[in-house]
Amino acid sequence: MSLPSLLLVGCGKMGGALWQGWLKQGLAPSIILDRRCDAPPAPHRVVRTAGEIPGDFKPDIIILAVKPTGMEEALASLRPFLDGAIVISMLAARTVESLRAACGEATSRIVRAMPNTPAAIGKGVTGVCSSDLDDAQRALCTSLLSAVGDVAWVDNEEQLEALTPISGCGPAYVFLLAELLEKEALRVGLPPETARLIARGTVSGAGALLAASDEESETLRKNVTSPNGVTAKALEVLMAPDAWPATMSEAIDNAMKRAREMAS
Ligand SMILES: NC(=O)C1=CN([C@@H]2O[C@H](COP(=O)(O)OP(=O)(O)OC[C@H]3O[C@@H](n4cnc5c(N)ncnc54)[C@H](O)[C@@H]3O)[C@@H](O)[C@H]2O)C=CC1
Ligand SMILES: O=C(O)[C@@H]1CCC=N1
Repeated sequence: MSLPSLLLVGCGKMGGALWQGWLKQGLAPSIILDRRCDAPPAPHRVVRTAGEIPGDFKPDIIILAVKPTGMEEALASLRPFLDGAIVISMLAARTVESLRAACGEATSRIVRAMPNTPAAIGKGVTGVCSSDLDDAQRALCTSLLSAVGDVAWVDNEEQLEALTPISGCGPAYVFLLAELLEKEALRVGLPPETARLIARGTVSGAGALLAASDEESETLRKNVTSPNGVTAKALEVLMAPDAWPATMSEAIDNAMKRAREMAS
């Protein structure tokens, strides 16, 4: 797929992950706009202010990946480029209504997406919704986002907000698990290099098995858990009703509460 006119606005942790993933697929944004991006210049052009974007540049798609608090300022600076463009916002807690307001009079089509950082290696999951697109535009967005992983179109913003603490934030929970396993490996006396190797290898190996398997995650868990064996004793603690099942729900609710605060 060629992407003749893609403008990536914000090339930090998330925008940078998308950019890396796209580059690996041979997709180059035409222009990256970031105040402090250290991305190497070729094959795209890197600019630090919207004023440096050539006036005749007509982006088909603008990927917005600045912090949610930077939305108004970023879109205000992009006014000359918004007309007719599809604006895909990766911002948490910024509604279509607020995005449209920040676009002013421009005839942009607004898409809300929630990617995650495994996009950097083509293993992302992106939730996406829009009521502004025709079939061809929707297919264009799908092909762009599916270049960096799986894409899940959802019906409305409520569903996008519901998936944010699961998939947008989710990699953090998995990395926390790797951190905690490594700490435990150290605590039980393993040397640091071994602790790191076995913790990371376990999390990434389990993830790879999950990705490669048609089995339910519950089945894969049960496959590890010999009746009355060692794993069962660990899961007795982790799966107690007030342990992971409860704290995961509490964590997701807390994240959603924060998203609502940020949106208001
Ligand atoms: N980090 C993550 O895992 C995820 C982040 N997001 C969303 O992605 C967005 C970006 O988050 P991060 O990448 O973590 O933040 P970040 O702070 O790493 O990146 C933001 C980038 O935007 C640039 N920037 C900000 N305002 C600008 C402007 N007016 N003009 C040019 N460049 C500007 C900054 O220099 C920075 O490099 C947020 O809205 C967040 O909600 C969504 C899903 C996952
Ligand atoms: O923590 C955040 O607000 C963003 C949204 C999803 C992942 N990072």
